[in-house]
Amino acid sequence: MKSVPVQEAVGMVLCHDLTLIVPGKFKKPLFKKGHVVKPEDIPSLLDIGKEHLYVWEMREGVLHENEAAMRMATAAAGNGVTLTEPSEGKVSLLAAEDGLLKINTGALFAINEREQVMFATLHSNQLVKKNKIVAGTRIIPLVIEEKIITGIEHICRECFPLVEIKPLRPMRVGLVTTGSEVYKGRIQDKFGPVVTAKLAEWGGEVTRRILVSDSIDMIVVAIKELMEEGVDMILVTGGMSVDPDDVTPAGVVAAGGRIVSYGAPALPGAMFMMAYIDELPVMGLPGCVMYHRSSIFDLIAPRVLAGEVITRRDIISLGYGGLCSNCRECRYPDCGFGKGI
Ligand SMILES: Nc1nc2c(c(=O)[nH]1)N[C@H]1C(S)=C(S)[C@@H](COP(=O)(O)OP(=O)(O)OC[C@H]3O[C@@H](n4cnc5c(N)ncnc54)[C@H](O)[C@@H]3O)O[C@H]1N2
Ligand code: MOO
Repeated sequence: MKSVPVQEAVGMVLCHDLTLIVPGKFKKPLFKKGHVVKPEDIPSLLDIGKEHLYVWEMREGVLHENEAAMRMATAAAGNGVTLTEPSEGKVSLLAAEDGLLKINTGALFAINEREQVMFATLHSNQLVKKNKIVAGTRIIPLVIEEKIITGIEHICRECFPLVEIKPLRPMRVGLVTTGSEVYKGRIQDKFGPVVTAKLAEWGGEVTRRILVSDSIDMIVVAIKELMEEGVDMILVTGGMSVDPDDVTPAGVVAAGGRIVSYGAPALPGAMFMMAYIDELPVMGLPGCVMYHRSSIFDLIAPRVLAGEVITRRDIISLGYGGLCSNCRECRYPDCGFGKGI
């Protein structure tokens, strides 16, 4: 920072706001910190009594905050992400469409380990609507050595993309509703409508629903029928816990299911099962998915719809942040539920 006569400040960066006061009318910043002085600014600066200014001199190898932020945001943004113009040194990253937000948290950590820069995001793996601000970045000083930004760009290239919005695929979903009480008509199916409505909100469609009793054989036949119809995902509801009549996991295995995880560190969702029959995702949904506004189903199903293959590690990672607070009014995804490591 140095003090220069205003006439010599053209092309340099203001180090602080310069305020214009018209008594009884207004007080506002005439030029903001970070403004690059232009020739036409000189008369206005002299009008508010500024013959000298504190400025940063721009030189080779040094970037202005706006340019630095733009370069970091551009390097970080993957598919489905747009950028705002820099405003007071900050660039925001926006969802260009509805979809699943993905953040490379390891790369984010590496970026923020560097001095003089910051990059903040929403949590990964949540659904976001078009135009939602999902991240923001800026440098801390007004100007920065270009090599620091080159370093950030390098991290982003190595781990690309840092920020991405994955679109959800309009999957056809087959539903197997287990339970003798539903099968025999003692009670009405309340589970089907819940998952059907959620899937519809995410662009999926339940194309076939099959009611079965608590029978491994019936579950196998139903799953095979759905596979022949060529569904993209199968959900099996109920029968997920410890009663003798809870045979859903055994039924999925008997149908050829490879279990990724039976049990998940999420509440609601402990008795959840993730499995695959070849490439076909099959989820066992415990009772809690039916009666809780948000549950493990909201954490995992959008990722499957986004085309991700769920691993055991994905399930294990849910433990930290996997406890729903059961708020009177559910604000999910704007809460800690599912925002684990
Ligand atoms: N002793 C234990 N009891 C329970 C455990 C446990 O570990 N030990 N786990 C609890 C948890 S957590 C959950 S979640 C539920 C698991 O439920 P299931 O998936 O096994 O569900 P069901 O036993 O089949 O049914 C429970 C309840 O929900 C009703 N139900 C089921 N499907 C439908 C449907 N399609 N429509 C309407 N109602 C349905 C069913 O009639 C039962 O009332 O278990 C806890 N208990
Ligand atoms: O498995 Mo239960 O699925 O937590 O409520």
